[in-house]
Amino acid sequence: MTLKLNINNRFTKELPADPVLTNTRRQVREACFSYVTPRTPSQPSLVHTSPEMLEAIGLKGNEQSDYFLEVFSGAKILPNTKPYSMCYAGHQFGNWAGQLGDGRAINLTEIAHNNKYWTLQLKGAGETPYSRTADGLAVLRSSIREYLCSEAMYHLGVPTTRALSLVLTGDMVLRDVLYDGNPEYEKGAIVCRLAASFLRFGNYEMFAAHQDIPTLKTLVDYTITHHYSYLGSPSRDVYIAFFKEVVAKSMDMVIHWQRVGFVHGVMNTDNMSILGLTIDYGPYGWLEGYDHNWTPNTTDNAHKRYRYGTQPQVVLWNLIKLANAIYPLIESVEILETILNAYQNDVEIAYFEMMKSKLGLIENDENDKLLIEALENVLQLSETDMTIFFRLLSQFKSNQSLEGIDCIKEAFYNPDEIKESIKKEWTEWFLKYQTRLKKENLNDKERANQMNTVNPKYVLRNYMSQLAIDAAEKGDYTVINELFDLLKKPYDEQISHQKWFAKRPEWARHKVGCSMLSCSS
Ligand SMILES: Nc1ncnc2c1ncn2[C@@H]1O[C@H](COP(=O)(O)OP(=O)(O)OP(=O)(O)O)[C@@H](O)[C@H]1O
Ligand SMILES: [Mg+2]
Repeated sequence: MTLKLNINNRFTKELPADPVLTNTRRQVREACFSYVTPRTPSQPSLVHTSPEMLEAIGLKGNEQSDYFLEVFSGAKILPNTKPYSMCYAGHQFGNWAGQLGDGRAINLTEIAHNNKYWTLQLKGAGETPYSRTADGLAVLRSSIREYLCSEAMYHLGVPTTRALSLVLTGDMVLRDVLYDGNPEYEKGAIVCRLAASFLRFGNYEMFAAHQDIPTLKTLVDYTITHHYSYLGSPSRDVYIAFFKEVVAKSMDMVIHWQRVGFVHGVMNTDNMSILGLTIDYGPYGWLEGYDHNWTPNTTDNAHKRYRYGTQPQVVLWNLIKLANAIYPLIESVEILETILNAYQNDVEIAYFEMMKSKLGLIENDENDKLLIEALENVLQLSETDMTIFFRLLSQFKSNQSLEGIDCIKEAFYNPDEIKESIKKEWTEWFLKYQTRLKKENLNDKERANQMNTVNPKYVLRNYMSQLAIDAAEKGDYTVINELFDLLKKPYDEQISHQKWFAKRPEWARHKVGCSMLSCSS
């Protein structure tokens, strides 16, 4: 038995390898990766596979075979491949953290299919030279969250790494979920992720930190040649264009996050993809009540560095670190600063345009900025569900005599407690919105249709993942199946799934995994 994959290992062929072959923790120099063999799982079993991703790499129909399970649980290595972990560094929570690297990610191989390249990467497949003090493993709970969310994000139109498969290893993994000294054994699992590349800002920072300019150049040239070839052959001008492209892609990604209410939770530079993909679904969360200050990550609770409202600014902070890293190839502070300054302005415009689209506004009006700011303000006066609010807003009739607040009141978590002063603010806002809509050319129905392509009806609310996890822990994968299918069409009405178009239930308000997530995964 074999899997028909069109192997093409560009990364390992063209970039320098760590000459040490033993699987021991170490500092690695002048190399982009280390060869490493996945750990043998004791009793692997398949939980789920993504039909689209099977199709994307030409493996449709193979997913039930033993060999498929063996390969994607790390038990067997594909012929003509040599798995490896990547070497990267990074800034974590604002501080330089030195070498990090794939401590629990192992790339199986790169393949080409239908004119696309994919790197196949196992997350949770055992120790690597970069595991530092940790075990190289991942638990079922965090793997379900990564698996479901990467596919859900893709279908929402957000650039992201993808997921092919989710397997149980049959091994138990010790985790202290709350970091309170009460560790427990949990089921171990592995997600196979796919992306054209898993390179992160931290890969470039690594060589800059070591002042290893030749390897930095080799890596940047490689990135341009294979992932930004449309910019031309590497040269100083192309390095500048490359940086501009990374800035544009990162901005596009974060504006999508703001649009759908996704909070990444741990936007360290080692979690920033050089391709502008959402990467590392760890302590992420979805806004329920619209709140610029919300972060799902309990580890970040004190400073809320990675809260919803600051994500676009954190991307800029991370881009500054990338600029520093590739500076030796460009040697002009001025050029890099000009690009970074432009981001400030461009991200504001992009955010504004995105918010306009959420309101169904196509024409221009000088007061649009004020209208949006006023909405952001009133949305935060009482707990108001972001997804439900924007979806219901599309039902607002521009000539309606009813109070606008009636059309969105289902979005309030405590409708009976909306004070008169808040009601008044809503009434004022809706009057302005109604007046503004008169400037639009679309009728109510057309506007609703347009808004419903921008404002999803279904997102992977934190408690939904938790329900899938609770069932899966008992061996019941039906909720995973259901959510996976639901989230393939997040903008469709899907009346039969209406129960998921609902506010977070009260029981989930303070439950671990639903409102609070730690990095323990
Ligand atoms: N259980 C673990 N064993 C070994 N290394 C780990 C483990 N968990 C995290 N790390 C490493 O710690 C660093 C920061 O972890 P972070 O939580 O950002 O990443 P991650 O969730 O492991 O993976 P990724 O970014 O690949 O999705 C990375 O170098 C990561 O590989
Ligand atoms: Mg990470």
